[in-house]
Amino acid sequence: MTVAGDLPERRERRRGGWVTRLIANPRFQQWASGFPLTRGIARRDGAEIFDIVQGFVQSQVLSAIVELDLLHHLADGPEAPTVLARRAGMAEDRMAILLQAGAALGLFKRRRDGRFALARKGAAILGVPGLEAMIRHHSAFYADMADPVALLRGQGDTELARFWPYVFGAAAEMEPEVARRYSDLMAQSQGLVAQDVLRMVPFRESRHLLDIGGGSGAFLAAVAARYPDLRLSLFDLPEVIPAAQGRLTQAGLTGRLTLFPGSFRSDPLPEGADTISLIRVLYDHDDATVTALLAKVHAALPPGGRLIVAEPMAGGASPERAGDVYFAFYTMAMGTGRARSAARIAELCRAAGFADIRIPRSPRPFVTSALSCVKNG
Ligand SMILES: CC(C)=CCC/C(C)=C/CC/C(C)=C/C=C/C(C)=C/C=C/C=C(C)/C=C/C=C(C)/C=C/C=C(C)/C=C/CC(C)(C)O
Ligand SMILES: C[S@@+](CC[C@H](N)C(=O)[O-])C[C@H]1O[C@@H](n2cnc3c(N)ncnc32)[C@H](O)[C@@H]1O
Repeated sequence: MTVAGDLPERRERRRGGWVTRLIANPRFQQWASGFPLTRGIARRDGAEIFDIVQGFVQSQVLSAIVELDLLHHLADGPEAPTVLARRAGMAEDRMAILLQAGAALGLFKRRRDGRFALARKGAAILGVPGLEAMIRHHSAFYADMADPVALLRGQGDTELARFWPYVFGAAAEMEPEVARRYSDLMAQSQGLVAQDVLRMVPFRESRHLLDIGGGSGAFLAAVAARYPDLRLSLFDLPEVIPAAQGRLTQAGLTGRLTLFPGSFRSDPLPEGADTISLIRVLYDHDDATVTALLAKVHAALPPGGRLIVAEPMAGGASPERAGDVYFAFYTMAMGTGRARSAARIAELCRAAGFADIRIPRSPRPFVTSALSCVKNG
């Protein structure tokens, strides 16, 4: 049917609409779930939808497992629900439910004798530096996600906004002890980030690397270990510098290193480095702050100097689970930043004067993606 004044896009939407209406029809669903050529798709879709529906229960089961230290207890060997229940101060039948849930999630293995052992994925969690601490701090994120519509509407304060005070320029009021705790959480999770950045970005041609927002220096330490001739500089808020000094001194890097306390909002960036890195920095900030920071980075680099940006990124034209679900809502709850796609970061870098933009394929987008670009010579 053609309707006078009908817009082509409206016609296209209606054409697409019949497929949607068919799939949303319970009678079609019943038929498709039995018909040999469609039942595989229907069942798979059903299971995947259910996984989304119960996602929050899965992560809360994981949270209980971490809170009760079950991964560590089972790392010593298989254990019976009775023993673990007594340890956790709960009824045996409740502990059995938790263990069974952990086994269903592939974290534990249920043995014939009724005891539970750690499965491969449960053991792997123990080996990921900082992952348990990250899971523990999710109590704040979980509280913010309790009313997702209120979060989307920007109503009310969020727990995560209080969790990372440095982002809000509250560093001046931050106790050194508190600053150390945040830096530790970031530093622990830096292990995997550094591994993946080093896989994606070669530093062979760099002579001097300045890591801006470098935290307690975990990234610099990892790069330094791989590139022994590289000079190192780190720029971060004054409260964070003592942690960097401690770590990098312990790593024996003082001879190759300069530490710069300061804020990239108000202070000039140090010059002299031919490579600057921004690791998990941009996604904490809004576009205006990022634009100003990239302009400062551009000014601080010599012609031909290189910028490396690494952080979890959104998928842009191809939506991506870690970037567009977890990190998009995480940064929304923090209130100041956003997860950006590599294409958007590239656009901001181009606007700051950078060229030769490269976006390597990330092996683990949930850990980090990366982008490099060059100041025109
Ligand atoms: C030996 C035999 C018999 C068989 C061997 C079989 C075999 C090859 C097994 C391999 C097992 C193995 C080694 C597995 C390894 C698994 C790994 C490395 C898993 C890693 C998982 C990492 C995860 C889940 C990382 C999660 C990271 C998160 C949640 C990060 C969150 C970061 C946040 C919130 C940052 C916030 C910063 C802010 C505030 C936005 O700036
Ligand atoms: C998410 S952490 C990332 C730390 C480290 N690059 C990493 O990946 O582990 C962000 C870092 O940016 C620093 N930062 C935030 N605002 C800053 C500012 N205005 N000037 C300098 N550093 C800042 C924080 O202190 C923190 O160390």
